[in-house]
Amino acid sequence: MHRTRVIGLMSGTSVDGIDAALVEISGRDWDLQVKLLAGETYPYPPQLREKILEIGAGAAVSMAELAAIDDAIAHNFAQAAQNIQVGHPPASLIGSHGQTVYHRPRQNPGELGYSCQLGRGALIAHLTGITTVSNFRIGDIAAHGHGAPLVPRVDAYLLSDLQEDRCIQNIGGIGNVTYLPARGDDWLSQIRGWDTGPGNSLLDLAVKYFTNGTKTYDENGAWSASGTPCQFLVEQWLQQEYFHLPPPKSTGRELFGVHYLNQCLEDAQTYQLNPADFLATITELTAVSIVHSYEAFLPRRPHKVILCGGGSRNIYLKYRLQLLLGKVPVSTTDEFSLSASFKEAIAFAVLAYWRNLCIPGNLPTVTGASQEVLLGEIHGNYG
Ligand SMILES: Nc1ncnc2c1ncn2[C@@H]1O[C@H](COP(=O)(O)OP(=O)(O)OP(=O)(O)O)[C@@H](O)[C@H]1O
Ligand SMILES: CC(=O)N[C@H]1[C@@H]2OC[C@@H](O2)[C@@H](O)[C@@H]1O[C@H](C)C(=O)O
Repeated sequence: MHRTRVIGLMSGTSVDGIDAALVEISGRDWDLQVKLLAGETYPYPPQLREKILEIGAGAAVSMAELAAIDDAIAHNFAQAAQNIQVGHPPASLIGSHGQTVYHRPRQNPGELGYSCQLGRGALIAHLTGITTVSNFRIGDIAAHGHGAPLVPRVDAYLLSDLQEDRCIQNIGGIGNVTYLPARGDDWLSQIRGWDTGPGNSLLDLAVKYFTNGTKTYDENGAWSASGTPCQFLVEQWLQQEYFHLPPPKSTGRELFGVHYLNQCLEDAQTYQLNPADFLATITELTAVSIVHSYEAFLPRRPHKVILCGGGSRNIYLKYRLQLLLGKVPVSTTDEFSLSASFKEAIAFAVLAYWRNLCIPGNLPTVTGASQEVLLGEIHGNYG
């Protein structure tokens, strides 16, 4: 069987670094097979990371500065692509998600949303000499979709089951779920997916705040685990309009970012929480918002919840999720032969591979698009 070596590159809303996955892909849909040859996270240079976070939080930049940042990101992505191939035969294709710096989902079905990913594919192709597919979200947005989440169609072919209904829950900066009913008739149209709300974005910001920037996340959730969640606050925060919106829906740091955290810190003053209690409460918001959204928007409880993304390594968050889900077992995609840390990067490799084969990448029932479309712009290498 013909196998294509593809590199998937992804930096998500946590802005923690570039996830690179070198994969071998074969097949099209039911026969789709993906083998991870190498996976690595390459941290951004700290100054570039701060700049990205500033822009994402609404800082003003000139067009000249924006162009320079766009290219700096592309340089880092290209370097990640070069590094991940060392010791392996070269790849023939790159799928680069880029770095999201702004996401404004459509408010009404008649409008077009806006989503901006920096790290232009043309420069990645030029620097690596490898054809690069980038700007994946624009095609779905043009078809009146949210442009996110896009991973569900890949989840469908790699993680669905004949008997079980499964939720694949990514916990990155933002959380997003893919609901995969057991495979049957008209199955693709029954898949659902949406952004559940904050993943680690608020927790990371809170850790940064309490440590004066010396730490960027709560490793294994150890600090949060030493506190007690304040359920009154969680109840209060759950009133937020986003949690009650029916899918299709998507969100980003524009909502669950610095301003949101500042409001949470202000609300917490009433309860005089110490840092550990505050972190436990923020973690609880992530866990409860995920489980509430299943209860509100899924046709039935899944048989399994399978985690991926950096948050799947937060032991305390996983424990709280398991507690809330009761008998529904919580595991990670690692246990299903798909790396929990690199699943998103792998997914963008698959989306690039599909683009090359003219196979649509979006799921209209997830993004709200009017139709299936080809995702991504192809940038050749012109020497
Ligand atoms: N060992 C760990 N313990 C606790 N949290 C962790 C651990 N490792 C990673 N994380 C969390 O995962 C985050 C990174 O996750 P990931 O790379 O999946 O996010 P992302 O891809 O940037 O976001 P998104 O999926 O929203 O685009 C870190 O910012 C951190 O909060
Ligand atoms: C605009 C944007 O970058 N959205 C990301 C983000 O990170 C998680 C969640 O919000 C998800 O909808 C999406 O990413 C994944 C990779 C997706 O498109 O499936």
